[in-house]
Parts: sequence; structure tokens; C-alpha cells
Amino acid sequence: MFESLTKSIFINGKWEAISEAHTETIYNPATLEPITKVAHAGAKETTKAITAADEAFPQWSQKTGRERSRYLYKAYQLMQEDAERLGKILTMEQGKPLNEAIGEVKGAANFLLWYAEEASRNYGEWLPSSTNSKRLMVIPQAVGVVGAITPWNFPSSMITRKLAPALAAGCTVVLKPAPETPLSAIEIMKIFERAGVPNGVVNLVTGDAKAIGQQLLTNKVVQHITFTGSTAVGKYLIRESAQQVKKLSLELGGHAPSIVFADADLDKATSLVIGSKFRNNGQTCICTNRLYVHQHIANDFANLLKVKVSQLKLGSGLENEVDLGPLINQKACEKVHDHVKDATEKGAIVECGGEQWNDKLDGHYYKPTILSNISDEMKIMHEETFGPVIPIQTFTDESEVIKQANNTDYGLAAYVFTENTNRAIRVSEKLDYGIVGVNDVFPATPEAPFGGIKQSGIGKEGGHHGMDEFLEKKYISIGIDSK
Ligand SMILES: NC(=O)c1ccc[n+]([C@@H]2O[C@H](COP(=O)([O-])OP(=O)(O)OC[C@H]3O[C@@H](n4cnc5c(N)ncnc54)[C@H](O)[C@@H]3O)[C@@H](O)[C@H]2O)c1
Ligand SMILES: O=CCCC(=O)O
Repeated sequence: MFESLTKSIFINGKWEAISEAHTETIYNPATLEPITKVAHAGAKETTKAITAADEAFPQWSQKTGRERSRYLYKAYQLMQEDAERLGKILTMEQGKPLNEAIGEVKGAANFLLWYAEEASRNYGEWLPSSTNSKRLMVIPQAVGVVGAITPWNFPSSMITRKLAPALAAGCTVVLKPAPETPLSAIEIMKIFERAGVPNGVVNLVTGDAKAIGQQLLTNKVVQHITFTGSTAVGKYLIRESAQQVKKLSLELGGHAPSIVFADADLDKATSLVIGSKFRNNGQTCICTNRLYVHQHIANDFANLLKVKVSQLKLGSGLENEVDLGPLINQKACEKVHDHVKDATEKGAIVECGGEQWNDKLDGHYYKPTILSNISDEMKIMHEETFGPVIPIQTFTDESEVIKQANNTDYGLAAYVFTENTNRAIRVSEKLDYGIVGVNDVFPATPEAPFGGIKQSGIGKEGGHHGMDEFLEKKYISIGIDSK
């Protein structure tokens, strides 16, 4: 599928030659086999990419929304048509089961479609003036060159969720994907190339995160940094971008609570909790990290959950009917096990799993795990686990469980399971989270604003809100002769 050396620097519409000496190897996390090598670029290439984006900006931003829309729509079509092949590449580099990977690619394409439609709906405002001698208006204008930095857990959709609204708004982009998963990013650039997107509008640089990041942060041409990744790196970007007061959109870590009330439908709720926790093997920013189950149903719920979890099949994402792939690397397995070990040392009971799985494959596998007898001082109740572990705690009182759910610095997503609509609304309103799913654990969709509060981020992706991130609102005050 790939040459041993894959070109991964796309600047001004051209794939740059790379030297074997400056490469990094991309591994399949399911088998630990090398897939290919890509460029390990740095400051020089990033500066060149920023210059290309800067030079492309005037023409791209002056196109009409309808014109930009045509390129995005073409890219959407190409991505949809190629979803199976792109899904395989995604599974090879990231590990998630093929059906999830193809689903992600189709979801990624849907961001292109949504913003192809939004591109021509970029409205301004006409403000009623307090005097007859003035006319006041607000016009939205593209912010300029955007630096986009993306994570490995959703190597395709996290890119289009940023690039589609940025391009629709009229911005040009330099993309730095995660070092673990550059292959999906390369494929997305090829799609833009085939869609005829003009040279310099989209640029890709793979390699040294710190060096590329530093250029994006210090080059005055870059007006906006859009980032998805950990809260720790997000804080670093806030500090460094302060020097030039750059605009920032940050989609950061999460620590989602799931609250199952006594009136929940047990079969539905257990399946949904599994969907939330084990999608992408727990490596999803909006995954359930804490589970609160009402005391009255706790035993029945835990037993049913255990039965269903024990049926999950672990293996290479390219094998048939696999539910859980490998974790991204050994460090991830160690972090997951550290949370399990810390919890058991503090009294947790391992209901199932609780260890790495090396029976069949060389990859980084961790068994799906349920922990009970959980207490608040355990690490897993405060830190993002990013792996396949569910800690179950019980509760009896609605206001108490809301307090517990809100007792975190994170504020990305929270879930409520109940058949009572009054309770669903009451509790949703009191949860300090950017996203609340009620009997729904897959809230991400192109038409809705996705994003966290507190230390889970700044800004939104998706919906018309997602395009606003890439637009300045210019206020124009016109003095007129009213006679
Ligand atoms: N809120 C969301 O929408 C969302 C979505 C997906 C993932 N995430 C979060 O992402 C994290 C997992 O992803 P990750 O491990 O790739 O995160 P990460 O923060 O380690 O890396 C994210 C990106 O930042 C780059 N990076 C790292 N150091 C940098 C630096 N000094 N300068 C510039 N770039 C730098 C990485 O190379 C990568 O491209 C989790 O915390 C998860 O919750 C959040
Ligand atoms: O980690 C980010 C998840 C986004 C999604 O749910 O599609």
C-alpha cells in the first residue's frame, strides 16, 4: 500500500523530496510492524509552508463562498468514494477496528460536506444605529493563515473538522498531524490536490512537534492556531501564543462521567455505556471515564455489563468482527495499567480484565476491564485514562451525583441515562460540561458545536459555530449626510 519512503511534506501544491536521513518510521500498533517512513521535518519546512499559505491567502479569501464550496464538495465526494481504502490505512496506522475506521472517514467527509454548504452562508450584520447620521455594519472576514495541530486518536476526522471550516471561511492552512498517524493526513492532502484546491491553500508538514509548533507560534503570519490534543500541550500553546496574542481554538482532554439513574432501560444503558467506553478502545476524548450507577440497579447493571464486556473481541482491527484493537503504543498500555494498579491498591475489585493481553499478537493490547468498589481518591476518578477501563461507583441522591460528576477540572462531555424527561433536562442543565448526551453517547456531528469548558478547551468545532472560529467580525461605522 505504501512505498518504504512516503512523501509527507506538501507545500504550495507540491510534494517535497525527503532524504532517508531525516525520516521517522510509522508502525502498525496491532503488529508492531513498520508500515513506511515519512519526513521528520522541522522549522525550515514549516516556514516555507507558512509562506506558501500566506501567498495563497489573498486569492483564496477573495473567492466567493460559493466558489470555495465547490472545492470542498469535490473533496467530500472523493473522500466518500474512497472511504474503504482510507479506512484500511487509518486502521493500519492507528489500530481501531476497520468498521470504526471507515465510519470515521465517512464522518470526516461529512465535515467537508457541511462546510461546503456553510461556505455560502457567511452572513454579516446590519446594526440599527442610535443616530440617523451613521450606518453600522459587521462583516465577517477570514482570520488569515491558520496552523492546525491534530492528534492520533481520530487521524482523519480531527483534520477535516478543522480544515473544512477554515477553508470555507477563506483561510489558508498549515497542518501538522500527530507523528503516530501521518498517513491519513497525507491521504487528505491528496484529496484536496485531486479536488483542484489552489496551490498553497493547504500545506502539510510532518515531523518534530516542538520545532514545527514553535514556528507556527512565533511566525507573525500565522494568525490562528487550532489544536486538538492533551490539556498539557494546550496549556503550553496558550503560554507560547500569548507573545503574539494569537487566536486559539483548543479541543483538549476530557473525563466524562456517565450517570445511570434507577429508571434507565438497563439493556439500552449497558450497551450505550459500552459504546461510549470502548469506541476506539477508550481512546476518545468524550469516552466515559467514570460511571455512576444508582444503588437500586447497581447489581443488575454491573452483572449485565460484565456479560456484555466479556463478549468483546480483542484483536487486529483488520480482522473480522473485532471490537477492540490495540492501544496506540506501549506507553498507553502502561498508563492504563497504572490507573488499574492504583485503584486496586486503594481497594478496587477487578470484575474482569485488569491486565495486558499478549496471547496472540505482538501489539499493545489491554483487556477490557471493569472495576468496582471505587473511591474518589483513586487516580482513575481524576485523570484521563484513555483506555478500556470502566470504574463503577454507586449513588443514591441526584444532587450528590451531579456534584461528584462536576468535581473535575475537565468539562468536555457527560452522559445521562434515564427514561424521565424532566430529570434528563434538569440534570443536563446542571452538568458543567460543553456537551451532554442523554441516552446518546455519540453526540459528535458536523451540524452541532463540539467543544469543552473548564480545562477541556476553548472554542467550538462543528456547526456554524465552528466556522466562526476562523472569522474576524469587522465593525464598519459609516457617517452619512442625512440631509
Ligand atoms: N476535545 C477534543 O475534541 C479532543 C479530540 C481528540 C483528542 N483529544 C485529546 O487528545 C489527547 C490525545 O491525543 P495526543 O496524545 O495526540 O495529544 P498530544 O497533546 O500529545 O498531541 C496532540 C498534537 O500536538 C502535537 N504536539 C505535542 N507537543 C507539541 C508542541 N510542543 N508544540 C506543538 N505541537 C505539539 C503532537 O505532535 C500532536 O500532533 C487526549 O487528551 C484527548 O482527550 C481531544
Ligand atoms: O476524540 C474525539 C472524538 C470525536 C468524536 O466523537 O467523533
